[in-house]
Amino acid sequence: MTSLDELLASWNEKFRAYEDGARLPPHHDHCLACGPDNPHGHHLTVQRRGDEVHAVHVFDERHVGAPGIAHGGAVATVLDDLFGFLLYLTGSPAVTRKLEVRYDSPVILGTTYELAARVVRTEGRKLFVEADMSETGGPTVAFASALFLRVDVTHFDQGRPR
Ligand SMILES: CCCCC/C=C\C/C=C\C/C=C\C/C=C\CCCC(=O)SCCNC(=O)CCNC(=O)[C@H](O)C(C)(C)COP(=O)(O)OP(=O)(O)OC[C@H]1O[C@@H](n2cnc3c(N)ncnc32)[C@H](O)[C@@H]1OP(=O)(O)O
Repeated sequence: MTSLDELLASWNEKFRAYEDGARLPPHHDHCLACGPDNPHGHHLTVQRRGDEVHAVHVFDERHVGAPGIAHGGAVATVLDDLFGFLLYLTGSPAVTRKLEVRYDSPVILGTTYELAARVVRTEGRKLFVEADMSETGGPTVAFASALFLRVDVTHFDQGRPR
């Protein structure tokens, strides 16, 4: 797995201008939601679309809650991580301080959903963000709002092995 030092170095390079429509890089290879090398993960792929980030996602049996239905925690994971892609557009690292998810309808395994997230307001270190999820052209099945707080890179030193 990539060391924290390598990750910090690569992270700096990830904060650059991305063209509209560009695919945004995963947070790191083993990120639970977007890491391509995490066998338990969601393998979320995310694009910039204007000031928003978008993803198309299908939950599978690894993320089951009630039979046939995605676990609410899995849905929250994906929505939270999608917010983490807005940071590429805002240009600085931040972490979730508060996350609220509204589950409007069951999220069905094997069904394709579209997700979009946006920054609705910033106040100093605070980023207020929102995201929604639906089948194409359908009603919202889940809606999330969150407060992210900008942090210095030293925040991530707390994850070093003890
Ligand atoms: C450039 C290099 C970056 C290096 C990165 C390298 C590796 C990492 C790689 C990838 C990971 C990075 C990003 C991933 C992105 C997305 C993944 C999804 C997101 C996550 O998975 S992320 C994990 C879960 N997350 C946490 O692990 C946070 C744990 N937590 C803390 O570490 C602290 O909690 C902290 C630092 C967040 C804040 O601590 P703090 O002491 O600095 O700030 P404090 O609490 O004082 O709040 C400040 C102001 O917010 C107001 N405030 C607070 N709560 C409020 C509320 N509920 N409503 C309204 N206002 C509120 C206060 O009232 C005050 O307001 P005011 O300043 O106006 O008084």
